[in-house]
Amino acid sequence: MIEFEHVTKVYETQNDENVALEDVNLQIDDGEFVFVLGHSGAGKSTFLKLILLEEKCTEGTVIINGQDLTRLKRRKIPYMRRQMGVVFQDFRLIPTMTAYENVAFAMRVTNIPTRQIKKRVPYVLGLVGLGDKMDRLPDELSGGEQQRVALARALAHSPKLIIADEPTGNIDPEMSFEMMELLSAINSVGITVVVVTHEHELVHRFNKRVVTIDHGHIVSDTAHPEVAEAYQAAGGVLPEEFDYAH
Ligand SMILES: Nc1ncnc2c1ncn2[C@@H]1O[C@H](COP(=O)(O)OP(=O)(O)OP(=O)(O)O)[C@@H](O)[C@H]1O
Repeated sequence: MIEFEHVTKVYETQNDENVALEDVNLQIDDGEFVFVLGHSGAGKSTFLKLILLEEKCTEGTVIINGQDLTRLKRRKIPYMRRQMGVVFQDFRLIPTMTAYENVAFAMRVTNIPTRQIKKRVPYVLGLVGLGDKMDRLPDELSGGEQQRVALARALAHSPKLIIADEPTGNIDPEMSFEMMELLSAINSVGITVVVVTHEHELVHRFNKRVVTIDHGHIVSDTAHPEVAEAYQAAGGVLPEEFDYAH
């Protein structure tokens, strides 16, 4: 479970302070599929960075699986991170390694026995439909296929949570739809999925929970994509008849 309690994140720069998130309260239960929607600069990446322990909040608490991240001992950070699988916007594949090696490498650095790696890598690459392209280098794969390698790598450690940051940024709409179907299938076996995006179109095609962030605030949190759409139609200002989450 992911819990944000009165979370504020302020970035201090040389000349000013940027309030990226302000008094955010949110709960994502185990097994949920959640879209986090918002315009550029709304605070989506900051939200993910707090979950991934890449940033610390300025105020409030972030709790993952009962563990308060603000009190987490430094040496426990790698252990926490291993419980989460991340698909980055730019995939972050190693260009000189094949699909197989990219996934195997991520497992090797966490000291997983070779025997287990040899079994697991073909399995996860098969899950994402790349069983026959394991020996290709990233630039011998399409954008959507590279993204699936990134997803296979994220799945390699059997995480309870998959986080996808703007997974549709670098691929065409049909590919992004397929990626969402794949994430949906992964979610259906009980893995929590959080997808950050600014693509209203995509969100509309999947009937999932949508948390909309604007200027560092959660402005809507709903199971119905229509509300998020109304938000967009209103030019980013939620009509009064809609409930504000917090
Ligand atoms: N390291 C940083 N230092 C200072 N300000 C930052 C930093 N990172 C983000 N910000 C600011 O915090 C706010 C939220 O940024 P964030 O990256 O979370 O938005 P986003 O919704 O992910 O945007 P995008 O869709 O463009 O990636 C923005 O005003 C941004 O300029």
